[in-house]
Formats: sequence, structure tokens, C-alpha cells
Amino acid sequence: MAPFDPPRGETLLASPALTRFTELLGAPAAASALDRLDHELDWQQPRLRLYGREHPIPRRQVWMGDARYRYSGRDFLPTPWHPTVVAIRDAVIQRLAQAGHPTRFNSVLLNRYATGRERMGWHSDDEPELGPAPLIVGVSLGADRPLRFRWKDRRAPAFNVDQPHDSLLLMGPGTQAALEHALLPRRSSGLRISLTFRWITPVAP
Ligand SMILES: O=C(O)CCC(=O)C(=O)O
Ligand SMILES: [Fe+2]
Repeated sequence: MAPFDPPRGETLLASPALTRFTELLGAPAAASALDRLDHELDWQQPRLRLYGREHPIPRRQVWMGDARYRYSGRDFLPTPWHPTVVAIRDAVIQRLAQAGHPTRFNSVLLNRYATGRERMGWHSDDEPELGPAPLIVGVSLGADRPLRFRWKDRRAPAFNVDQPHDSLLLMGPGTQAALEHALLPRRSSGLRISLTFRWITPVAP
């Protein structure tokens, strides 16, 4: 496969699959999605316990979708789907289907980074309710902040993946088992909103 075959995306890593697609929504729709999400969502800044002390997370977030989820040992009820998020979700599903990855999502974590100081620390999205080999898709709107990856077994150097406005990054099965990722602080950067779509195994009520 050519390194950049637009319908199939740009292969950044073959195994596990890390694939980037650009121009997901198109310029006018992407600009209005960024603006609507920024203004219409009830952005939260929960406090999390870390090494025995509580800190507000260094960004804002909204959990959205159909499935209850557990985070830091607590159960949360997600916010109902916002129409802009439904439109983005459906564009993601369509783009991935064209690329040969039929998939579905029942939840999304939206992250809002107001400035380059806001960030997300090293982690893998490997909670049990995501299943053994989840497929997770991140959509980026606004400032281009690279996602940094590092191998858990240090088999190769860490690397950055650029996440331009209106792009989609597919983290295929096996990514969370082999790699961690982080959104590190940047000296100067404007507003960025990311949406990471997942399938959470529904828990019995
Ligand atoms: O904002 C980003 O690009 C990273 C988000 C992320 O890793 C997550 O939501 O789990
Ligand atoms: Fe993540």
C-alpha cells in the first residue's frame, strides 16, 4: 500500500495499526463544529485522586453516549448525544467503512484544551469494559497538538503523531496493549477539542 492512499488513510504504524485520515468534515463544517462544541457543551473539570491527593484535571471534559462507564473507580452517567457529535460520529463511521473498518461506537470522551498548558498524561485506554483489543478513534478540532506515543516495553523510541484540525486518528486493535499515549504541554497553542470514540460493553443496570 502506498504511504498515503487517501481513502485508506495514511499508515503511521502498520502493527498495531495507527492510521490518520484528514479532512473528515470539510472546512466549514469543522469550523462550526469546533465553535458549537466549545459553546454548547457543559464542560466539566472533575477532581481526580493521584498519589493520595485530589487535583482538578488539567483540561475540561464531557463523557457522552449510551453506556455507563467507570472512571477512577467511580460510576458515571454520560451526557446524551449532542447533534454535532452525532454528525461527527457518523462521518467517522462512514470514513472507516470506506477504508474497510466497519465499526460502531456507543460513547465518546470529549476533551477541551484551552491553551498549550492544558494536557493529558501518559495512559492507555485499556479499561476492562473496552474489551481486550479496543478500536479507538480520536477526532481533532482546532489547534494541532501532537499525540506522543511510547512503547510499554521500550522496543523502539517514542514518537509524535501530528493531529491537524479536522483529522481522525485510528488506534487499531493492539495499540492500547503495546503503547501508551499522552498530550504533552506546548508553549503556545490555542483552543483544541478532541473526541475519542469508543465501544463500551454496556453494564447491567
Ligand atoms: O486529546 C487527545 O488527542 C488525546 C485524548 C485521549 O487520549 C483520550 O481521550 O483518551
Ligand atoms: Fe487516550
